[in-house]
Amino acid sequence: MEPVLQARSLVKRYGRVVAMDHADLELYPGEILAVIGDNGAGKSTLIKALSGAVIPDEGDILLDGKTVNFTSPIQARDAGIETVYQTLAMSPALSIADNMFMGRELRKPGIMGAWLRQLDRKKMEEIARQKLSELGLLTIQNINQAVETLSGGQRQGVAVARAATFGSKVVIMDEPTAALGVKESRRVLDLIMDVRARGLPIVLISHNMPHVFEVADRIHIHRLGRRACVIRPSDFSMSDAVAIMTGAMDPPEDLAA
Ligand SMILES: Nc1ncnc2c1ncn2[C@@H]1O[C@H](COP(=O)(O)OP(=O)(O)OP(=O)(O)O)[C@@H](O)[C@H]1O
Repeated sequence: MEPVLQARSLVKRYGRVVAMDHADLELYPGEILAVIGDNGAGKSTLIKALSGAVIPDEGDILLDGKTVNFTSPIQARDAGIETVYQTLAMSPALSIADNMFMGRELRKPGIMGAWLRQLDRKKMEEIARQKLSELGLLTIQNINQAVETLSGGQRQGVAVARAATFGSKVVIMDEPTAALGVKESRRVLDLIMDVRARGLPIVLISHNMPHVFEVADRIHIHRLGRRACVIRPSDFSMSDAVAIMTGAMDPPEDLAA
């Protein structure tokens, strides 16, 4: 099977700091690939390179087997890679529907849209409502509610729904449960599994081992700017994964990258 998204030997230097040191990654169709690593291991830099926010100094990124050279996040987005950042990139005062369509607003059909540039609010609200309900986020009743009035988990839900709506190839999530309580994390984990069930592969960056072990199909362990190995959660314990991550344990020879 060909990876949907692949990084080959990516290098990124910031002065003397090597944030990526020949980093590889493969994401296969329909899977949740967790990326774990110690602070400063280079996870964010790798993910930013995949989502167009960082331009690598060396190496290749392939989407569906074809090399891509993203120079901005918009290009990655247009290619079908949606990223849910830790900061969520939302406008709190705007509504759920406005936030879902931010940057890709729908215009009214015909002259009203093309010439007068009028937005098709009704259509956007309808799609937003449909997407939220498809993902089981019906607790959010009012699509016109300002995002700032939502709980942390609901906001995360809207961000995931947005990514799932527009991501045609890949969804990347950076610490989606970091700021959430137990109940809200549960909902977001369920949501992540729903997105996978709908056929979209996911790259999930997380420090939360129980969450990673619960939802990931494979776990990419990043260390010192590169992939140390990839494990299956069923074959290893959480403490093994942490030991490999910190360097206390060598990655298994047959799995080492
Ligand atoms: N814009 C930048 N300028 C200078 N150094 C940077 C920059 N971005 C990242 N680095 C450095 O590159 C290394 C990798 O950072 P990165 O943020 O990718 O790690 P991380 O694994 O995501 O860490 P964390 O888990 O703490 O978020 C670190 O030493 C960091 O200080």
